[in-house]
Amino acid sequence: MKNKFIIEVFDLQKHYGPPEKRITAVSSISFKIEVGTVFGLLGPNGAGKTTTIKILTTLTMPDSGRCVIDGFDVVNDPMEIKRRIGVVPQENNLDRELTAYENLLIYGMLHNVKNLKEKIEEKLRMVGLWERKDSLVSHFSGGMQRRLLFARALLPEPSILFLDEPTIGLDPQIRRQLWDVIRKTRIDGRTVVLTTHYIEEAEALCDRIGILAKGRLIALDTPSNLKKLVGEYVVDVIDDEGRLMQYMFKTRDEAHQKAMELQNGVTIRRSNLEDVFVKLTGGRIE
Ligand SMILES: Nc1ncnc2c1ncn2[C@@H]1O[C@H](COP(=O)(O)OP(=O)(O)OP(=O)(O)O)[C@@H](O)[C@H]1O
Repeated sequence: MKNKFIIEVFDLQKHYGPPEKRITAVSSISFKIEVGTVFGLLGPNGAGKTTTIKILTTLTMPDSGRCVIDGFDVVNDPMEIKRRIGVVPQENNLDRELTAYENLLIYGMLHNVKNLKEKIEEKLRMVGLWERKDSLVSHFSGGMQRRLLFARALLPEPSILFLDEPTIGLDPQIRRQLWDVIRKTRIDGRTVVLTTHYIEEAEALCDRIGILAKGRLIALDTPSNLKKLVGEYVVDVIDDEGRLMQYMFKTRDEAHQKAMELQNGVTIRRSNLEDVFVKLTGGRIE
């Protein structure tokens, strides 16, 4: 029977710098990703998200541990891995002096994509850039350039797509347009792995989320189970010294009971992944 986990990570570790100034970027993390799902790594800047993605996409070597993608080890079989993955990196590495079409044409030729012209049209239509195919990338907005990076990564039809902070720095409306593009990339059973420090992004897109803090995977589950872990209802209240106090409860009735006790300036709301992060680490994501 075919393994339902397309990605398996075992006890992964990565440090940077000399021994006397060692920075731990990833500390003994393990997780598995089911084929055809969207998996998110959520955490603040410096949590180790990019390092994990770089290891999985063969751009950097782990110090120890193992990553297996579709049966191939990232250290021993990087070429097999590269054949199966598409990557949208955090930094924009499009050629700004070429048109959208030319960017895809060159990339497609380098990656030996069959039926290239049809594929380019299909992908540019998918991301809503076909009408702008002959425009220079330097004339594109940030959101359009991100969409072109998606189209480029999808050109060789990878079975896994890696997105490192896919909507970083974009305004909320443009971010939502990109979410629609990401949802479309799931068709044909493609697996998507993304990193983000935006709570709403993780909630909107991911089937399962791993929460990373200081290189450690501190929780891993579906968004709704993660929220159940801390309680689905939150009572927010500002105390006499102006501090925000939060109480988490399993049921609305329990939250209501607390709100009645506290009386003034109280709000009851559903919990979110930020609450989960606060509860588990004492810090905030954004
Ligand atoms: N090339 C490098 N040399 C030294 N330290 C590094 C290097 N790359 C990352 N780090 C450090 O490793 C830790 C994890 O960084 P990483 O970029 O993986 O985190 P991140 O969660 O992706 O954050 P960001 O969203 O800011 O990229 C941080 O402390 C970072 O400063």
